[in-house]
Amino acid sequence: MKEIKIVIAGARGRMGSEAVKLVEETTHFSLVAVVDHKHEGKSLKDLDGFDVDVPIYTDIDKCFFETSPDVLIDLTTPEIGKIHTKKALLNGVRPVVGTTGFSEDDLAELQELTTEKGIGAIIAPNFAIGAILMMKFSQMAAKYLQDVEIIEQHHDQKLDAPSGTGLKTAEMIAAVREEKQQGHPDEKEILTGARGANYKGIRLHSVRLPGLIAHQEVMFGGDGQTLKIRHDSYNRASFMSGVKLAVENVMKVDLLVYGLENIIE
Ligand SMILES: NC(=O)C1=CN([C@@H]2O[C@H](COP(=O)(O)OP(=O)(O)OC[C@H]3O[C@@H](n4cnc5c(N)ncnc54)[C@H](OP(=O)(O)O)[C@@H]3O)[C@@H](O)[C@H]2O)C=CC1
Ligand SMILES: O=C(O)C1=N[C@H](C(=O)O)C[C@H](O)C1
Repeated sequence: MKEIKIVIAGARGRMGSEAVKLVEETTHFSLVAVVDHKHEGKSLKDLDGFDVDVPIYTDIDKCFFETSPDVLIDLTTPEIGKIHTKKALLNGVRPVVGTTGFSEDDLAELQELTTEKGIGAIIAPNFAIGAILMMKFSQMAAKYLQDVEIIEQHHDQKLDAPSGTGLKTAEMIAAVREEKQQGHPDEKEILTGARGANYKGIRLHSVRLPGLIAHQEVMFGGDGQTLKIRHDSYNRASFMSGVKLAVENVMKVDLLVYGLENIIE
């Protein structure tokens, strides 16, 4: 298989450090640099917990110019992830973006830029295969049970709410069901937010607690019955087979793919 040259942004983070291991363990992947907002000019091996000798750049344009990567893996923050994705496309580098917290407008803008540049990009709100199946099964169930609420649960260091997965699940369900108001037509929130966020009538509830990693339950209700579709990630390794799949596939497409469900059979 042809070697794929990779830059990782956010390599010191919870996801980024797993991605460094993945790239190092994969024979046809080669880590050429990392992008950070500190440690300019150092090597990654100078930092605690890493033994990989690649340069750290704080200037992403300079990084792309000097290392000519094929792919950027971005695992940073919503604001930075969006900037990095744009810069990757402008530099002819294919982005694989796990960073969540992008708005519909952000996605539309990135879609337009990808089409203009004619290179592949993948934005995957969740890389775990089980989570992709949870979303697909939920979309299937929504054809038969239209009343649904999403309860996503994450660690308390998460910046965005609802989670990218929660939002993507709501989008996938909304694509197959008639928009409807759920609950009693006259219901009143005594405390603001009690009924959760509202995406086209689908309620989304975000739990943030220490001890959690990434969990989601999609709960459907019908006459005298409920259906619960649940996924749990117990560690960040759970996401890495999806990152590998995304890197391999981003080399084969020339458009923006939003969600790994679009590239798994
Ligand atoms: N798609 C998926 O399957 C998954 C997606 N995620 C998403 O991935 C993202 C990262 O999550 P997680 O690893 O938990 O977060 P972390 O906070 O652990 O990691 C983010 C990293 O990005 C670094 N960073 C901040 N600003 C910059 C910058 N300007 N340039 C380069 N690096 C920067 C941070 O550095 P510092 O700490 O110094 O600020 C940190 O090392 C989140 O958006 C999360 O929602 C998470 C899990 C799975
Ligand atoms: O921040 C996280 O941890 C996660 N973020 C993604 C999301 O927002 O859906 C994916 C996963 O749930 C873990």
